[in-house]
Amino acid sequence: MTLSSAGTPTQYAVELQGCTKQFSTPGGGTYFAVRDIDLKVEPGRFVSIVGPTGSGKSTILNMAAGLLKPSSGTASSFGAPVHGVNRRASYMFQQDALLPWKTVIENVSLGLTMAGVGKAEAHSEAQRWLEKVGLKNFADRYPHQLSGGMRKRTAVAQAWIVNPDILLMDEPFSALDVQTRQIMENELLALWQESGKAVVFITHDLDEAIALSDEVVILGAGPGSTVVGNYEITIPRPRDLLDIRDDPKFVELHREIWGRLKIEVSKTYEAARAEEGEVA
Ligand SMILES: Nc1ncnc2c1ncn2[C@@H]1O[C@H](COP(=O)(O)OP(=O)(O)OP(=O)(O)O)[C@@H](O)[C@H]1O
Repeated sequence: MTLSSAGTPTQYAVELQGCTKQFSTPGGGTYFAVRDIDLKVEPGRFVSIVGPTGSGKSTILNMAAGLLKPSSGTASSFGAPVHGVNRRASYMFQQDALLPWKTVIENVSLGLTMAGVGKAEAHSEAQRWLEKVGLKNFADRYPHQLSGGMRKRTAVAQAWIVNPDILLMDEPFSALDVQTRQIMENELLALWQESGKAVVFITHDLDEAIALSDEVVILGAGPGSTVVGNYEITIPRPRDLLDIRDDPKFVELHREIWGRLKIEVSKTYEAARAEEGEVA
C-alpha cells in the first residue's frame, strides 16, 4: 500500500490493477489489446500515456471511464470499483462531441441540464465558463461557425463545467494546427494547475506528453501491450509550453524516453510490414 506524506493510504483518482482486455475477432478468435496493465493516477496529477498505434491507449482510457469492462483485473476510482460510466470523470475525444444543432452555450450547459440543473442557472454557469475559455462573445454561435481552436475551447468548457475530479482526454488536440495546439495546451495547463483534478491524457506526440505531464507512461507494441516505462517529468511548473522544447531538462528527458519508445514504434512498424508482405 502506498502512503501519502500524511501517512494515510493514497486513494487514487484512477487505478487499474492487472487489467487485461481481449476482444473477439470476426474469425472467432481472441485478440488481446492490453495485458496486465497497472496504472495509478493520484488526484491532481497529470499523467500522459504514449505508445505506438494500436498499443491500447484508448482501451485503457475506456476502462478508466467505465466504457469498457476489463476482461480481467480491476479498474477503480477513488477506492471504488468502476461499474458502468465513471461519474467522477469527464471525457474529451479527438473529435469533439458538440451537437451541431445546439448553440455554443447550449452545448456547454448540456452536462448541467442533464444533471437536473435549471436552464437559467446552467446558462449562467456556462457563460462563466465561456468567459474563462475566451469565448464570451460566441455563446449564440453554432459549432460550424467556429474555428477548430474555438470548437476545442467549447469542448474544454463542456468537459469542465460539471466539475469532474478526473479529465480523461483522448488526443484532444491532435486535429489542430501546431500553433493553435500549443496555445490550447498552455490554456489547458493554466486551467488544470489551479484545479486539483487528475488528468489522463492520451497522445501520439511525445513532445506534448513531456511538456504537459507530471508522469509519462509508455506502452509497448501490441498485441497484448503492457506498460514498458514510467517517467517522472521533473520540469518545474508553471511551464510555458511555447518555449519548453528548448529547456535542457526537456531535451534530456525527450532523448531518454524516445530511446525507449522508438523500440516499440519500430516493432509495430516491422509487424505491419510483415503483415503487408503476407497479404501481397
Ligand atoms: N471493439 C474492438 N473489437 C476488436 N478489436 C478492438 C476493439 N477496440 C480496439 N480493438 C483493437 O485493440 C487494439 C488497441 O486499440 P486502441 O484503439 O486502444 O489502440 P490505440 O493505442 O488507442 O490506437 P491508436 O494510437 O491507433 O489510436 C487495436 O489493435 C484495435 O484494433
